[in-house]
Amino acid sequence: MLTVEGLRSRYGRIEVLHGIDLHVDSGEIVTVVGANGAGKTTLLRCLSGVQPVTGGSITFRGEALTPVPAYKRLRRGLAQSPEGRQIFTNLTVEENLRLGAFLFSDDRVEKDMEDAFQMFPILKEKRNLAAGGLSGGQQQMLAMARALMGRPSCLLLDEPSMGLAPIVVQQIFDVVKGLKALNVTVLLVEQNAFGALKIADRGYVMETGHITMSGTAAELIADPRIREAYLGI
Ligand SMILES: Nc1ncnc2c1ncn2[C@@H]1O[C@H](COP(=O)(O)OP(=O)(O)OP(=O)(O)O)[C@@H](O)[C@H]1O
Repeated sequence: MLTVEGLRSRYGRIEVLHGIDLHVDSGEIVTVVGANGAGKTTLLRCLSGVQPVTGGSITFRGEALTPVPAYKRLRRGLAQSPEGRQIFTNLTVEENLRLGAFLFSDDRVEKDMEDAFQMFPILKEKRNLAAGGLSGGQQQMLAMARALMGRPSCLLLDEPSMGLAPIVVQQIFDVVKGLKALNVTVLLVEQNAFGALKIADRGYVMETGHITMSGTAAELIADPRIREAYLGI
């Protein structure tokens, strides 16, 4: 569904992605794990189109994605729940969700909203409250739910566990795992390698702008190098 080949990107004169190769097949949950500063966010920003690509290619559902401007990528089925959530704090929960559905004006929007509330019941309770008053975990749920309102076939998730209590992280990861049943393919970028690998089918390890390891999630969890460097086991 998504293929990245030799992807390069830079900030000014400094290259931070040095030729990334990865793929995500339809229906998979694939994670990219790596330390702070490895380039994971830059990779997702290239995929969503807000960061210029200086080399290589991105193919999504058989079409070259690089020439497609960011605002058209959701229409192609690619949605992002960005790092830092970036919800509209002055708008209500429901208004944020409706913005996620800006492409659609059909009756399904109401059903999509009910589905989102079923996924995250706390959002239903708070639907008429300003999103800025939500806790960090609830804001993360809202960012994911808003991205899903765009009916993506592939969801890009940037560090959904960041700064959240373990119990909330588990809740979020459970929902990500459940997206499989909804036919949403997931590319999950995480510093929380163990949590991410536990729900993923496959994973990649990114270090200073390179992919240094890849394999099934089970292989990576069992690998002594990963256990020592990322899992603290
Ligand atoms: N706007 C920017 N201008 C210049 N350099 C940047 C910018 N954003 C990121 N970088 C640098 O690019 C490299 C990769 O950063 P990136 O944010 O993609 O890593 P990351 O793996 O997502 O880390 P984090 O978990 O902190 O988001 C780092 O060295 C970072 O300092």
